[in-house]
Amino acid sequence: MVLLFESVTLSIIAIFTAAFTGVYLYFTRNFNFWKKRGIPYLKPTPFVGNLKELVFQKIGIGHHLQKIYDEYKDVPYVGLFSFDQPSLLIRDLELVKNILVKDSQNFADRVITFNEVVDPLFGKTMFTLKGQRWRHIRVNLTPVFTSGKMKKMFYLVKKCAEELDDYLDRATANGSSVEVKEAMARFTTDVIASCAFGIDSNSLKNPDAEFRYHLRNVFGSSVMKEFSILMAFFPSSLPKLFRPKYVDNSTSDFIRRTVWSTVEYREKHGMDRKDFLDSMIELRNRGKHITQTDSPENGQKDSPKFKIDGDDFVAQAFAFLAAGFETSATTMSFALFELALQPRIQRRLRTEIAQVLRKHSGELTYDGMQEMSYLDMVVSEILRKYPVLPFLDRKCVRDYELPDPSGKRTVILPAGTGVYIPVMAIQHDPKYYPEPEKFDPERFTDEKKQSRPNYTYFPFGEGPRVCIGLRFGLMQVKAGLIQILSRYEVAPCKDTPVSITFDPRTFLLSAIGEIPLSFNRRRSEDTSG
Ligand code: HEM
Repeated sequence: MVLLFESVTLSIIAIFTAAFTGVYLYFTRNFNFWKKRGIPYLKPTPFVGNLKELVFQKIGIGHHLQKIYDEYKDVPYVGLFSFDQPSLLIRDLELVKNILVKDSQNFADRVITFNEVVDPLFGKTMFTLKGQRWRHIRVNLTPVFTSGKMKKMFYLVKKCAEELDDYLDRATANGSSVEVKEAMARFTTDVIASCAFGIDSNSLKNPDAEFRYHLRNVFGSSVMKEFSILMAFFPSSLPKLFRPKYVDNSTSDFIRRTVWSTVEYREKHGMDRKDFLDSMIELRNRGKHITQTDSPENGQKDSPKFKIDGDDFVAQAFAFLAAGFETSATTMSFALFELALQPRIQRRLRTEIAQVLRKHSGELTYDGMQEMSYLDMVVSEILRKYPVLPFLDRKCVRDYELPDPSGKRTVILPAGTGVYIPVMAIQHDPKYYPEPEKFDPERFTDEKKQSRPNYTYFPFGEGPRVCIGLRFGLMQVKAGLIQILSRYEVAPCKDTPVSITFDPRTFLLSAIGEIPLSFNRRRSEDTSG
């Protein structure tokens, strides 16, 4: 009996040892990849590669890549392991340019992958789509974002900015401070809901508005959500076992319902709001007569015919929401925080705003906003210091020859390898930006901009996959700041943090905790700045 027990125990141990050894060997099978090619690389840890601190959510992706960038000075690129897969961090600016722009056809896709069946909305957004499908959506939606279209939509943004004013009036009525993260999130929720979904989401008026609730659901941070994002940006062999999902079913259903009921209403009542949804409906209608066999997904590579419907349609409205609401809200919160700490800069900005508004009969107009050059410098410096998406990712889609600094070898980056561009690190490199932690809009005078090397500033990315909503993002950020600063002086209050501590769990830059600030209403006759 004892012998039988011992032999069963030994068999179990042997099976476990063999299974563990098999898994270990599988997960470490690529670990000689960079060594064999003579490329400097980070020593990986079995199972997690070089992502241990990310897996344990000790640091955010942008800061993790920044640490590696700072450690490996004087090399053009550094080999990494995303779990078991080789990937590359780019340091050299010429190579950054080649990957993002000059040789972008070799790096046409992002690494980030969400399975369309598991997560239909995130999986079909322009942000995650690949190859021809991305290209067709991008080409056809680009005209939706021209400056002419922005100008036409400006009245909607302005209306939300005026509602922000009412919100701040109520919030400060008894002398309370304002939590700017929440206030800015409500403002951009209302703007995007209005422009991309054609609805009045009422987030500024009602904290429990359904739209705001679902957005909190999508973008609220949780251990599983952030792990999903990590797995999507740094795919290993694992996603086949673990398939990341970011948007839950109830939120997907809410987004679908909202989009289709608005489309139906507009088609019935023939409305013309000149917003994103109008432009998208026009595209959908133009493509309705195209049969399935005509559609580009079925082989017609550069066909001008474009069919968009169903979840492909909803996903793009969702993309504007997903990519446009938090990025802009965070940028505005960081801007108000820095301006509160730097009253001199705030005063100068307010003077410019007052002068331009006076010139335009006190009206906030799209053209007037474009005249505010100091505002542009302030926002540029905010996005330099706080690039909301602090890294860019690209997938090498065909074998690519990397420059070899020694000139002795040919180094081929195989198709399928992920490459990462550490935006946060480059925008904080003292070689390009002395005293990088200092908030200094003077870095963005025309003269200073021209004196810096190219590819040292890309908060909206670069190349064919540059942010499609750049103009819209800047429009809502600037309109909101103008509305606030023309009426209020912002200042630190007793609970304002002395500096921003970044949330290590979120892939977009985000402050941990609240950012409360004092908002002191200026006398209406005082327009001197
Ligand atoms: C301050 C605001 C914003 C910032 C900082 C920002 C930043 C970025 C960045 C860094 C990228 C990646 C670019 C690359 O990989 O080269 C991106 C992509 C994208 N952004 Fe923005 N964004 C902002 C606002 C918006 C808005 C308002 C919208 C839509 C209304 C939007 C829609 C998109 C989309 C759809 C993509 C994917 C484009 C593609 O892959 O073709 N973004 N954004």
